[in-house]
Amino acid sequence: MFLVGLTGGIASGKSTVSSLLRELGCPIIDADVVARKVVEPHSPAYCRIVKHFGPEILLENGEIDRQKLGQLIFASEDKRRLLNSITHPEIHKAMLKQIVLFFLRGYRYVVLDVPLLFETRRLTRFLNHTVVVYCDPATQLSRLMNRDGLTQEQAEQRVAAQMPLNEKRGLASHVVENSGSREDTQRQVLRLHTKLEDSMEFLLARAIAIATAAGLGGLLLYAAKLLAS
Ligand SMILES: CC(C)(COP(=O)(O)OP(=O)(O)OC[C@H]1O[C@@H](n2cnc3c(N)ncnc32)[C@H](O)[C@@H]1O)[C@@H](O)C(=O)NCCC(=O)NCCS
Ligand SMILES: Nc1ncnc2c1ncn2[C@@H]1O[C@H](COP(=O)(O)OP(=O)(O)OP(=O)(O)O)[C@@H](O)[C@H]1O
Repeated sequence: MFLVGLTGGIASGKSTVSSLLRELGCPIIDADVVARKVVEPHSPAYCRIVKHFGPEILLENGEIDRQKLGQLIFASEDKRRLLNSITHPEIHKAMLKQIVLFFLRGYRYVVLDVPLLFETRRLTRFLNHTVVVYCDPATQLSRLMNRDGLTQEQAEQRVAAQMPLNEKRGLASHVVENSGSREDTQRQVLRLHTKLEDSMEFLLARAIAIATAAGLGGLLLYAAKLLAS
């Protein structure tokens, strides 16, 4: 199995692209969804967030007030680092479990939709392809303001909390240009999907897995013979 990293900037269109890929049958692991799951009430990350940010970060029903936490962490780099240090190890662990499940189900590849892929760098060495969903800065800002009901200042603050999108574009092996129409993006996603489907990298990964298993099997057999003699 091989891994494909899908990333971009805030509101650049990652979810739009990953939904299109999912409709085409691609297995997707969405880090934003995982990030919500790992902070559910009474999980280890939840308890640490309440410890460090105080009970005032909770809604009446005991869940984390995501809007309030967002306002705090996008306004302060220290608070953002603190939240990342609590959540990221849990997010990566949960994603790894999902990758293993897809592997066991026989998938040839999995797409990891991770907004902070290049910022954290933890996953990049395991990826065979990286896809950046790009849109120009003015479009990104206006889509972000419209979708989340933010002022220009708030939206700029959120964009500034991530690596510049232009820089991410330079690090990618594939770029989806999403400044234009949805139809234009859909056409690019279809081409990307064909490339992934035609890729033979899973064969190499499978050969390495078989060789490793065979090597281990041989080693175990040799050890058993030694013990028996
Ligand atoms: C700050 C939180 C509470 C805001 O929650 P909310 O539901 O409003 O937004 P959501 O989770 O859908 O995130 C929206 C987008 O914000 C951006 N974003 C989220 N967290 C961060 C961060 N720590 N640094 C920079 N950008 C971020 C991403 O582009 C993401 O796609 C939440 O995003 C969070 O817990 N973030 C920390 C975990 C994290 O890093 N998640 C990103 C996936 S690795
Ligand atoms: N090509 C497009 N034309 C018009 N609107 C678009 C296009 N692509 C995305 N949008 C809209 O822009 C907004 C941001 O897109 P989307 O939610 O896919 O971004 P994202 O990168 O997943 O965001 P986040 O980082 O916050 O998770 C959404 O409201 C979406 O409907």
